[in-house]
Amino acid sequence: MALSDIRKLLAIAEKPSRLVIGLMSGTSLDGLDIALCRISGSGARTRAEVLRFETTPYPKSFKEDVLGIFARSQGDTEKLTLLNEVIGSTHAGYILAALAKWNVDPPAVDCIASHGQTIYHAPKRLHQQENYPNATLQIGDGDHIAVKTGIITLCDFRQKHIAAGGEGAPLALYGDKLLFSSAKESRVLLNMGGIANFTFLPQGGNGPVILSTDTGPGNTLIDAATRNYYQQDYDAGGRLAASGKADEELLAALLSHTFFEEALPKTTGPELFGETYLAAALEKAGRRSIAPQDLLATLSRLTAVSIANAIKKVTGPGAAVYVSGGGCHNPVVMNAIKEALPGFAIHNFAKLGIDPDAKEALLFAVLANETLAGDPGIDEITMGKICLPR
Ligand SMILES: Nc1ncnc2c1ncn2[C@@H]1O[C@H](COP(=O)(O)OP(=O)(O)OP(=O)(O)O)[C@@H](O)[C@H]1O
Ligand SMILES: CC(=O)N[C@H]1[C@@H]2OC[C@@H](O2)[C@@H](O)[C@@H]1O[C@H](C)C(=O)O
Repeated sequence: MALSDIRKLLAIAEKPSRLVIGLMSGTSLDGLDIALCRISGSGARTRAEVLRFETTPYPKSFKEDVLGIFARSQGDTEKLTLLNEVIGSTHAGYILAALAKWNVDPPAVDCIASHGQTIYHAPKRLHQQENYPNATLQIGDGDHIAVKTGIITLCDFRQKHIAAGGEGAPLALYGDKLLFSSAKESRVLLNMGGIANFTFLPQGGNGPVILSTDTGPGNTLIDAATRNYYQQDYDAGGRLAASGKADEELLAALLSHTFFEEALPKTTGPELFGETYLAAALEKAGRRSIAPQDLLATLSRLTAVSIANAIKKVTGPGAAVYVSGGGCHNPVVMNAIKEALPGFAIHNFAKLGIDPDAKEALLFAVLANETLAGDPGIDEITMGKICLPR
């Protein structure tokens, strides 16, 4: 790193506030979430605002390309290598287009926080190979983003978490705690993307019980079934599920997977909650065939019930649940969550002043802010690798 780069990083760190682009491309593979954020301070004094947000949808061919190597235990290493570059360059193009649309000059942006695309998530609980540790892989290298946009880019946030003993996820814990802790109420911050996860923030902020965990499927199985039976990307408005009836025996078989019994916190992905898992449950429930709309109704209930069961393990009624992620637009899932959590107040994340679709991208912007300007305490770590534009 040249001395001038070190000076530039220092100057960014010492600013009272920073303009940070947070990027998230999640397990749903619907598109790239781009959040332009103004972040001031750091640590407990962090303040963040989403100034602009958009999801740039992936073209069908791009999505199919990535699906070819996504969440597969065996596959095409050449394609993996090619897509590492392609995803980085594609994301850079989307960022430049968004900035042009928003009339923001790229040099005005202090840094980009890029999650990349998770290709495979392999906590030990999933791979169960004695001599291998927790592992996870996000591709779309940050150097391509930095060079093509001219903006310092932080990427690959999950490796440090694993190096420090974690599973590489959920990282939501850190930003959630800094931005959304409340002295007035206990909060559950639920995100329903492809996979669902939540952070529990007990009233009053810190405490040993604060945790962030995956709960199992969010939209991933619903999306896969909708693609399979209806050739659509997702069950818009939950309309297909609403036309069916949940199958209780299949639901019980789906919920009997040992993942749901394991202690919290834990992480998972579409590697587990995919075709094989569904086929095993259909077999167990004796369903050789099922009407597609009934399958969707059952999978929507599975999402809701598995989320509710996990939330009830950490907190009782009275906690306020704030929901973000694409699943909050599915009324069938949302109503099933309300039904499964009587006594809980369920809100859209917008009630906390943040667009529910922008929340995860904002969280990565906050992680980058901590890495550049934070002051990690003894037990805390900074995450993300710094990629320079030249
Ligand atoms: N109007 C809608 N009706 C029903 N479902 C919707 C709607 N809009 C979005 N979704 C669901 O939300 C999904 C996208 O959610 P999101 O972008 O939060 O996921 P992600 O960030 O890719 O996943 P993860 O958080 O697991 O990484 C879509 O694939 C779809 O299932
Ligand atoms: C390995 C990986 O990409 N995990 C994602 C995924 O999507 C939701 C859930 O599974 C969560 O654990 C995580 O993302 C969020 C942003 C997190 O780390 O908090």
